[in-house]
Amino acid sequence: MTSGAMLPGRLTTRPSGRPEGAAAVVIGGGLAGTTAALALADAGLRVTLVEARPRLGGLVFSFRRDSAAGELTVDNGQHVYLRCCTAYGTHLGRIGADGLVPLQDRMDVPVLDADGMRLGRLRRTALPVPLHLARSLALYPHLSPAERAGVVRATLALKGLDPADPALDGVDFGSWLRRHGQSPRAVEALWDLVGIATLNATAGDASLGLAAKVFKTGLLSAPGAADIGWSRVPLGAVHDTLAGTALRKAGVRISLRTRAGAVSRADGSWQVAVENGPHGRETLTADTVVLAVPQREAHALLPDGALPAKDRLLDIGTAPILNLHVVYDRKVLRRPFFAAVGSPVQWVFDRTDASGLAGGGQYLAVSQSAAQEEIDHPVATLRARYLPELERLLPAARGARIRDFFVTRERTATFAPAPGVGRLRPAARTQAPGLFLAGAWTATGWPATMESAVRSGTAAAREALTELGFPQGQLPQEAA
Ligand SMILES: Cc1cc2nc3c(=O)[nH]c(=O)nc-3n(C[C@H](O)[C@H](O)[C@H](O)COP(=O)(O)OP(=O)(O)OC[C@H]3O[C@@H](n4cnc5c(N)ncnc54)[C@H](O)[C@@H]3O)c2cc1C
Repeated sequence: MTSGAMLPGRLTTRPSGRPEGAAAVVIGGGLAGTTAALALADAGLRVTLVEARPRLGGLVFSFRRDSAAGELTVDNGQHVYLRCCTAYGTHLGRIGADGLVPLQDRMDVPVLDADGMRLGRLRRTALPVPLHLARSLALYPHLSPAERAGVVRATLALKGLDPADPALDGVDFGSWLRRHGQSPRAVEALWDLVGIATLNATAGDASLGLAAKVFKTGLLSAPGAADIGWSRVPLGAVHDTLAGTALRKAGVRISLRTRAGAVSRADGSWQVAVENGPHGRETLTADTVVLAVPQREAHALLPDGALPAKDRLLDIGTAPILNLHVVYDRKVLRRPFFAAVGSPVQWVFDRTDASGLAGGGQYLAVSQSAAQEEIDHPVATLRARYLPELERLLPAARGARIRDFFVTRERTATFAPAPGVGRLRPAARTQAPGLFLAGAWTATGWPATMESAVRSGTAAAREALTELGFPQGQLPQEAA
């Protein structure tokens, strides 16, 4: 079926000078798109959100699995955030998810060394920065006293860096750490422990600018900045169900299973050609379009001339994340999560309650970032490698029966935070009036996180509303 323009896209101007009745189409229902759509609808625009998949949330989603262990609700991958992710925190409040994704009272990360079976804690105190970590570092058993002193010196050097300095973008973090006296052990047991999970790259593969952003913001901006939060319910309950409810309440028309195929300009409006299986094709007309899709899709949809060097988007690489899901017949882990060193295992989370596991036992999700080497390994190979590792780390797992083992693979989980990526990331505003970009991969200054996605959605909405003539005071607030 082909229908004509659905949205008249007529602008009228109030005596206040604020236009109302403008129509916006947001393409992509991930966190960037849902944030942008909410902000535009809150400002009074008539918003249509089109999403190719049958659900909202993009890379943050859950699915049902009928398994040997019964029916489970599974997240595609463990997602955590930090207290310094203020935009994401605000977004959770806006969609009514307060309390479902709580933060620790105080950062406390158990770090288990598989070789010596020693438990360390990265735990902050209430002291001001940087003393809040001093005690924890002084007692951290996975580094020698000399390595700990070296970490302090490197941290002070990091403090002096400006993450937005373009010169840092071209340098890799690993070389910088080496130049600042960090041993391979210090890189493994501290810098990469945090960096791989937040950047989705090892230090050697990460831009110094992005690494400086992560470590300065997380560890040096405020004592509580690195307090960790994660969802106690399935991700889909937050970023699909609750986000959908908030969008509908705000008046957003949501079109799921609807793929945008082309964006073009005609008769002073934007035309978005969309295809929705059973309903066929239609063309949406809008004053404002936000492309909140991954960089490759954005490249395909952007009309010529909208970006000065559109092909540079194709140079932004991607990086995979692998999650191994293990259901034991008994409780093998007492803590909600831990990180490991001296083992291929990176971070392990207890997902028992959120998954709805019935019949006893415990469900652990093993989250493996920067998983280029293993992302395509067969399940049997991963099982043979990781189950013994978990037994090494968790003595209680040694006699346990495995009720279920499965794998989720996200091959393009994030953009690759490689040196030089900063100059490839475009801002929200394009050269085409009324056409804006959003997505974790755009120029937010943050690595590919939920925080970056939400910030990008807000930035795109701010730019769009500014262009439509909304006064500064009525724009969505940027996060601090
Ligand atoms: C396994 C995994 C673990 C992660 N862990 C963390 C973590 O712990 N903490 C953290 O902060 N971040 C984490 N991330 C990263 C985070 O999930 C992403 O950075 C963020 O969700 C990206 O949001 P987005 O809206 O920019 O993009 P996406 O989520 O990719 O959304 C883009 C949407 O556009 C849709 N789309 C594409 N093309 C079209 C089209 N032509 N028409 C219509 N719709 C289209 C897609 O279907 C998709 O829904 C993780 C990611 C993965 C995969």
